[in-house]
Amino acid sequence: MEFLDLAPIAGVNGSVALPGSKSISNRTLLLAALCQGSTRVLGLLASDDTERMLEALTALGIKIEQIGNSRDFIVHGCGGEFPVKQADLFLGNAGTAFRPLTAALAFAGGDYRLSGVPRMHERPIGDLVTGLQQAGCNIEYLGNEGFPPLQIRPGSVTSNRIAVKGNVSSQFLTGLLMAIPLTQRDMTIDVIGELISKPYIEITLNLMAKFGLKVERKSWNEFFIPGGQSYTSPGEIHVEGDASSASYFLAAGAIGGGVVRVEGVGSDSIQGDKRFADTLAEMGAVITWGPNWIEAAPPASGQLTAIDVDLNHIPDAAMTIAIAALYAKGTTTIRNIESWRVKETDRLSAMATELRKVGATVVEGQDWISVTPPEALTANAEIDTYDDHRMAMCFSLVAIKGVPVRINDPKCTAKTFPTYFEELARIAN
Ligand SMILES: O=C(O)C1=C[C@@H](OP(=O)(O)O)[C@@H](O)[C@H](O)C1
Ligand SMILES: C=C(OP(=O)(O)O)C(=O)O
Repeated sequence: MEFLDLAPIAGVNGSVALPGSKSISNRTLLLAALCQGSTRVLGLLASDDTERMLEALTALGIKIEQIGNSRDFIVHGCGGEFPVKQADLFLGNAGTAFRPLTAALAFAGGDYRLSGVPRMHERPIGDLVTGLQQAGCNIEYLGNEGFPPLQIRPGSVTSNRIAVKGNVSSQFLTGLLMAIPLTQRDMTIDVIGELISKPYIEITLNLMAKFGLKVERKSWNEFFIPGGQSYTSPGEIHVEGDASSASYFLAAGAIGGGVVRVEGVGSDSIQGDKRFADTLAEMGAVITWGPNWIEAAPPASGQLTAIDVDLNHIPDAAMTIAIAALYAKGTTTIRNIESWRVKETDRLSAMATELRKVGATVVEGQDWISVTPPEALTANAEIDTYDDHRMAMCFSLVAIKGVPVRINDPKCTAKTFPTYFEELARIAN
């Protein structure tokens, strides 16, 4: 097993130009592929998840040109009809590729097989598939019922209503919203139960609007998409920096004794994870906002304060709060995060196990975790990362304030942030 030994970081200072947002990159690629006309996508994230989406769209017959060696691309849209009607797509562990493509291909009138890494085959998709099947789509499970891999065949949509459960992943609703215009029908989506991770739906609606699509959100449980609409190219889309990736550097600023600025995400961002900065501020960090940047510095008192907080709206950046808790006075409790159990790994269990290795007292519930820091963090803990990029990035922060730590399989950050450790080194001193 490869590992990375992080030497103690005495302090942090400086500025990080964030890589593009994963959520915006993969949505934009799909919408640009489906629309009429060509779209210049600027600042696309370079990562495993975006590579899987690029490969899949290319296999579906979409022409995508990279401009030189830049992260700017021209996507030639297919006007709502994928040219290739038969394909076998490998989507890795990219939820933002797997769920939306399942919905789009269910309406595409072709034969498609969708698979991923073994963990993707343990991540639920049943609520989305059931919704699509009830609407007339033809989808079969090739392994365990409720999970990928999937076989999609031509179906015929006969209904004007589609129901989807909202409490396991918001990506099911995102997939439906983006795909339904392909049916050309008036469609109401009923979201059954509480919808989690709501800000990701706002990203979806925002980007659909940029591609000319009208959606009426009647409530978080009912959406209406008028029929007869098609996506039109906005000409150019600039991908913002990734707000979840920003969380590690902002946390570093809040605990590390200097000022850290992230560039690419600020008060103008459409990403819900920008609100991570508000949570850090509640813990006492000094946060300064610009339209396109955020800065974090430690509290005037020198120490963060524990909080008891519902972080359902920022499930990814919430992991970074569990690490910030190591530097806070008191017990921090993070609530309403059951979705952690069905992501890259069971993040509640993984987080609890690894936090204990650095000396924290941790209590884990079905949908919450509480973290009480030790007097002093344990040096030289060997952190397992469970093929979860966020576990690796989170635990790198243990090195701040002088505690050496070993990160096993550091390259797993490639899912969303292949150059993470280089960027961390640039602000460390
Ligand atoms: O739609 C998106 O871009 C995402 C939604 C969230 O998933 P859930 O809705 O499953 O919580 C988040 O965890 C994921 O990293 C990205
Ligand atoms: C949950 C995540 O990814 P995915 O898009 O695969 O759901 C994540 O990036 O933390």
